[in-house]
Amino acid sequence: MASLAPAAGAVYEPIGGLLDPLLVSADGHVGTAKKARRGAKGKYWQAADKTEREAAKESGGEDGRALLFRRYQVKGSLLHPYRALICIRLVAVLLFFLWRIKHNKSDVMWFWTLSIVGDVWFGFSWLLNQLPKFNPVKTVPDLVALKQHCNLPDGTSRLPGIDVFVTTADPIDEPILYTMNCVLSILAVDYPVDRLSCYLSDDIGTLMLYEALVEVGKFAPLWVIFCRKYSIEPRAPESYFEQVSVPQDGRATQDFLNDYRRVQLEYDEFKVRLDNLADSICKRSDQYNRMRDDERDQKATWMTNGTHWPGTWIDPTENHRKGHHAGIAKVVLDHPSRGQHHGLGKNAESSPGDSDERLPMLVYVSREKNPIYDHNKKAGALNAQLRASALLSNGQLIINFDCDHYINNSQALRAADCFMLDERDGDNTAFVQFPQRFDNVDPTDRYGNHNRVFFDGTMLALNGMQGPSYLGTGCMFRRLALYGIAPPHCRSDEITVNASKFGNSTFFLDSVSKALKQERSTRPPQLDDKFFAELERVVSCAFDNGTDWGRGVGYICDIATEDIVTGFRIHGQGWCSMYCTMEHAAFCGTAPINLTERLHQILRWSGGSLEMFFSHNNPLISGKRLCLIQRVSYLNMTIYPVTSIFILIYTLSPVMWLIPDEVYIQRPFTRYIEYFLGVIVMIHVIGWLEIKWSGITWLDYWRNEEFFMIGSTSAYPAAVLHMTVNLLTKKGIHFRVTSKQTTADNNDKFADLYDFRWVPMLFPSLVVLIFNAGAIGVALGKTVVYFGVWTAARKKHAAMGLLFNIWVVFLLYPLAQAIMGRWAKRPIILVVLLPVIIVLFAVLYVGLHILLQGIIPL
Ligand SMILES: O=c1ccn([C@@H]2O[C@H](COP(=O)(O)OP(=O)(O)O[C@H]3O[C@H](CO)[C@@H](O)[C@H](O)[C@H]3O)[C@@H](O)[C@H]2O)c(=O)[nH]1
Ligand SMILES: [Mn+2]
Repeated sequence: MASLAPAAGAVYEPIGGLLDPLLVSADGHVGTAKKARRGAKGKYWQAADKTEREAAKESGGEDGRALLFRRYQVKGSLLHPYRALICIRLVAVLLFFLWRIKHNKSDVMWFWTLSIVGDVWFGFSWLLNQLPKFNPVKTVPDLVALKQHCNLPDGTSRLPGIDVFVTTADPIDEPILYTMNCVLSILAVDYPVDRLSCYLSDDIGTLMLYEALVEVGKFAPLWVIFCRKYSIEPRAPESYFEQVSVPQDGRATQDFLNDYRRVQLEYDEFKVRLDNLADSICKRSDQYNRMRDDERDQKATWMTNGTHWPGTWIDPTENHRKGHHAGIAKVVLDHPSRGQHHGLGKNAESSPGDSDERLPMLVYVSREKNPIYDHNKKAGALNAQLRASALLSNGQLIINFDCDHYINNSQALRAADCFMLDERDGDNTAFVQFPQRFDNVDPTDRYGNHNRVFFDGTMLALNGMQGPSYLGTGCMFRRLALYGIAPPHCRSDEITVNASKFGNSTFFLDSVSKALKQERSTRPPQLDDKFFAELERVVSCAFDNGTDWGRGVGYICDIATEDIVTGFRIHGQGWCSMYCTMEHAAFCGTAPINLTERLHQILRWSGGSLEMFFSHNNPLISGKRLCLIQRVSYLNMTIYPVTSIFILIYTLSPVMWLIPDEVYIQRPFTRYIEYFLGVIVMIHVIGWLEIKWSGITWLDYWRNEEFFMIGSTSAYPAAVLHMTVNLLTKKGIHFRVTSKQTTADNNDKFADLYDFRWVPMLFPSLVVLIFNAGAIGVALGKTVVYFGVWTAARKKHAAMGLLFNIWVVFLLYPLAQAIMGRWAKRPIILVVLLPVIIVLFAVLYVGLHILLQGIIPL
């Protein structure tokens, strides 16, 4: 949803338009006003905080803190059957095991034993996955209450300071335009400018990014004031202009039309300047180098001010190349309290009225790189930002974004505050995670990128326990929690702030002490040489050597999925977390819609999970203050890839179809299949109830199933293999930045979807697809050959066995689509092709049967 300018004459209420409908009703029942639009979303939820609210009302005096969010629980009419079904299935699975062990009869005993192990594992992992979903809770911020609570009579506000981090690591794979849109959306967010600072971490150290940021600094005043003046949504210009075209006459005021055209024009010019950056830097550097030719024959890269760029150079040399360059910290937009003067107002006919023209502080950080140090990828970059920001703004709260995400709802930061400042558990809340939403995904979401089952199901479930896990982006932290300090309810009085823990910088240690006292200096530090020297020191390679950084302090390093482990460390200290759902998505990002790219992503996640299991952050042994169910959930998050090994074995077993005699892994077979089907169907009935409370669609659910099967025959077993090799050879998983670069095809937004790149991990998937399609074919062939010979019982058994193969082929359908590449644009081809292949297998079988009759029994 993008908001247009207010229609002429309309009364505009800035927050009202974005209010989550769930907040609106005062009676405690989930909103009624917009029920129709929301459909089933709110139908199954009811307020779960009535008593808390009443108590708060009674005791709430002048200084009583407000309840700033609402809590909802699934209605009994859905929750009770849901819970009952989980219990029933648990019993059914246990009975099934007992039955199988009692009837230990099979034609292939080793396979029987294996399948028993597999079934026990399936049952166990199902339980790990299901238990944490026993009590889903939805928590919705109350922005109106926050406003009442934080807006002081003198016009100031007591909102906490927020430092926003953006990480980028590759200007090619992560297009600069996206990153700059992310930064612009942050600068334009609705938050007091003197309490907001934005830090961009550039892990390559390229001048291009710094100069792009300078361009942002020039364009931002216009954009931000335009956003504030007309309450524009979303506040990332690229998405805004894509979603909202010039309003037709009569629907907007002339003022707005003028401003819109002007900002759009300026934005286009801004984009051109970004595109030209590489060229202009090149030309400038050539010029300078020519002038200094006699000095050295080095090809330096020059900044506009005529000095060498300390980061990487276009012609890389020692100390100026990727992975080896100095640390850089540059303030692009200074703190607003020191005065900034820009604005639409200056030369424009339209004046921005009385809206604040100032912008938040904007800082460029590129940590030092040196090949002799391990840089710990994203976690290392975030830790450097954490320290640099401590010196510069020391915001009490921190939120980080991947460079391909942007703020989609300008109220989002305030929404997170609602949880941090709430009277109930606010002080013990370490972080507020938002769901991840993506706006580049193909309409049918072929590879389950939206991942709704996870974001709208699993996370709401955890929200009813200790809280959702940290998911890497769109998550607001309490600075103290990141520093490894325990929550107030179990904090000891004496907290030592020493160099051995936090590193040797008096500036930084001071900032920690201040943070502990919740001191907030409104005056920014003096930006002199001494200060900058210190700033560069805290982003140097050696700074965290011998300290607790990356382990007990900051984001956890040494692992491919820093997010889950960092959340785990914090939960383990007794902190809780909150999940913030907003009707109008808080943040938006891009997801890899190319299968290969997507598989690399889940390979990294699943590999990181296994790494976590084999580290000292194993959920079975560490995390002293984790609540039991939360521990179960973390255990599930670390070992789920193992399930794929059994799935792979099962899905490869159609090889049995080639064996001439009747072969059954379990006898009596009919009863076995009945049991088997029973427990499988129950999973999906439970899934159906989950669909209801989580408000997702059947398509979301199905895509999730499909992608789990694809992952289980490719990336997950690859991760298990990788981990096994790791354990033997002690080598970590490589963090390969997910490519956000789309195949440059302007006519087709989803061109990437059809770009099939072969990778070895797809091999088992392909084999499984062929085996199962083949099995169906062979079965058809056998039916033709043996129709008159087979007994009715045997026919029934064959049909039952086939169900499984058909199911597998259905689940792997997106894989077949991927292999088809561009041909998949016409789905009809595949719908015809697949049966044709199956019939070919059948014909082949019959042919071979006739040919080899009497030689080999088929
Ligand atoms: O050395 C590095 C590598 C990566 N990044 C940044 O890390 C972010 C995430 O990388 P990306 O390749 O986009 O990973 P995704 O697979 O899209 O990320 C998901 O998974 C990661 C964990 O594996 C989480 O950290 C992310 O937040 C989550 O969105 C990006 O901003 C990168 O610029 C760095 O800053 N330095
Ligand atoms: Mn990403």
